[in-house]
Amino acid sequence: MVANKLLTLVFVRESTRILLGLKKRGFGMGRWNGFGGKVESGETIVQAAYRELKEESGLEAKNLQEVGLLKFEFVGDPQILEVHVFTSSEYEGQPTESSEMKPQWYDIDSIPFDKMWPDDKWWFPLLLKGSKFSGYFLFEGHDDVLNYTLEEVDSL
Ligand SMILES: Cc1cc(-c2ccco2)c2oc(N)nc2c1
Repeated sequence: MVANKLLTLVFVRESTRILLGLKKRGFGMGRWNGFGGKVESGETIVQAAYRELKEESGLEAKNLQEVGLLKFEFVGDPQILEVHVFTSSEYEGQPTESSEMKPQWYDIDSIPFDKMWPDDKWWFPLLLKGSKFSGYFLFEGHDDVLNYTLEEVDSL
């Protein structure tokens, strides 16, 4: 039983728009997503969330709030990805393209789900309305979700 791989995902939110980044290389390349990555040894999940947002977008969040817990399993791979999802509404800096991500603001009414991970269409509406959520998604490859569970929760 391999320990879950811990990852962070941060979405910076304004009243009518949300900051997404186009992944330029590696895992999830070509898809718009929040900013995040691996939790390194010696840092907490929250510290990793702040660090990855700064590294990938240039923004310094001032008020990360954990809003979601997502677990992703791939058929044939024992390593489960445990993604801690955060939002921020207060930040310093300007969105800046990095080697990993090209940032772009999207109106919350026109989220590019067809160019995002396929699970997003299920939990994004919960994130946008300010709910806390917990979900599990079984992937076959990177494009097909075989089954999932998703629930709104009072606390994570
Ligand atoms: C399988 C999977 C992984 C991630 C991920 C990688 C790094 C942080 O999250 C996702 O992100 C989203 N939105 N769906 C995702 C599915």
